[in-house]
Amino acid sequence: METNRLTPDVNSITRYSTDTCEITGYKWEKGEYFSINIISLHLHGNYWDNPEIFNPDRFYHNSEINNDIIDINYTIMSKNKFSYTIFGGGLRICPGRKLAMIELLSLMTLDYGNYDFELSNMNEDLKIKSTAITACQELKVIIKPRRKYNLFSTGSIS
Ligand code: HEM
Repeated sequence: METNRLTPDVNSITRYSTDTCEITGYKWEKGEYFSINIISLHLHGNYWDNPEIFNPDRFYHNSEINNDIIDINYTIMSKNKFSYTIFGGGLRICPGRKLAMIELLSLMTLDYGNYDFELSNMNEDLKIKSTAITACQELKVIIKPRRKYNLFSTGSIS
């Protein structure tokens, strides 16, 4: 979740006004396009303590998130519930968000629990393309099985 805060896959979402409206004191005509800058929300100093720092613990200390880890868009992890918006919000909120979180949790426990992943070259720039969505074009990694420990024997096994 902290990785998704600092480097969200979706950088901005758009909305279109179907009628005149007022947002934060400004009046808008029908037919305006709005672009919501997710990265700015995720890095806003009003909502996050030390926003530039990678700190996964900021999510651990929130009891609401622990109760309902996959319905993240309805939980408050910062000083404003809408400041964490990886899946959008409102009527058009991502319908795949629960599946996505289950996939991410499965990936972490099954893959990272059994294998160590290392970048093959720590000094190489990441090959990333970023427009409305950020995507990694190529990522070379070295994957090694992790050493397993047998809790019932005195020594370690392979
Ligand atoms: C980490 C993974 C994912 C991220 C970060 C993500 C993010 C988003 C975002 C930001 C939106 C726009 C929401 C808005 O405008 O308020 C969206 C829409 C959507 N997502 Fe996802 N998504 C993910 C995974 C998935 C998966 C796994 C599925 C399907 C199985 C999915 C299906 C959709 C669909 C159909 C929409 C359009 C919804 C609409 O316009 O009504 N997404 N997603």
